[in-house]
Amino acid sequence: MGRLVVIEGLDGAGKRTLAEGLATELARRGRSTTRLAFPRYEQDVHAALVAEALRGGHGDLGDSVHGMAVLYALDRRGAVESLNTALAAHDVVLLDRYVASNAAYGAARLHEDAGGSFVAWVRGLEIDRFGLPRPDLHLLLQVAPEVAAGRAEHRERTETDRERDRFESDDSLQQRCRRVYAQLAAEQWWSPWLVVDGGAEVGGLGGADAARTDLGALTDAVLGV
Ligand SMILES: Nc1ncnc2c1ncn2[C@@H]1O[C@H](COP(=O)(O)OP(=O)(O)OP(=O)(O)O)[C@@H](O)[C@H]1O
Ligand SMILES: Cc1cn([C@H]2C[C@H](O)[C@@H](COP(=O)(O)O)O2)c(=O)[nH]c1=O
Repeated sequence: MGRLVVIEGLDGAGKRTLAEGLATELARRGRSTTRLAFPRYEQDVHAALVAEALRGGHGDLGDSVHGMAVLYALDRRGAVESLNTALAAHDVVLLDRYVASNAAYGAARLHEDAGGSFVAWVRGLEIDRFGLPRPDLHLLLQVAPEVAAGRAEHRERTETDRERDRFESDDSLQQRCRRVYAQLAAEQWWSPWLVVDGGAEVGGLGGADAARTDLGALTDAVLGV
């Protein structure tokens, strides 16, 4: 059985970039890896509805914290079989966002903390009821919200179809979300968490010796060695 490893963090924190770096390092070590990102916008109708609601579609759907969270959760529920198949076939299944995103963003939207009723509700829905596979490790890519916002802006400028949505443009939400993520990590919510400093510039992930060492240590953690 492969290891299920989740990368979590704010919008624009650099999760996809870290996933690419880890996948490259895992391949260099001869480990088979597959990657998946939630929401699965191109594959699941619930995720497509999420994307539309985040851009103002479907009336007041985007205003409903629980309504949006159910859509994110149904997208993941539809992925359970393929996740289990991937875990049987690969050494590492690397996820860009998972259940903890729902917990962190929903709690932040409701101005709750990780000990509040929203996070407990997400656990009841996705873990107890939908039976989503438990991660072996969460990596929390921690960056200051201003840094994440700057990176999201950079991505908006340099990539097509990456305009920031209503969550990404909400600085105060991102601040609260960072706090809830830190609390989830501190209590090792659902499974082990490792906090990764994502503040270093990207040149590092690809080139500098020091950063390569960090990526090496992170890859060890991903593999559980
Ligand atoms: N360490 C870094 N230093 C500088 N720029 C970075 C770094 N990591 C990522 N970036 C850049 O920041 C932007 C956002 O990165 P990325 O897409 O990896 O973030 P993300 O967390 O996956 O975003 P989202 O959650 O919104 O999909 C991209 O333009 C990327 O090239
Ligand atoms: C998976 C998931 C995501 N969210 C939030 C986090 C982001 O602000 C948006 C979209 O995600 P993306 O990585 O920018 O594509 O949705 C959430 O609230 N709940 C979730 O389960």
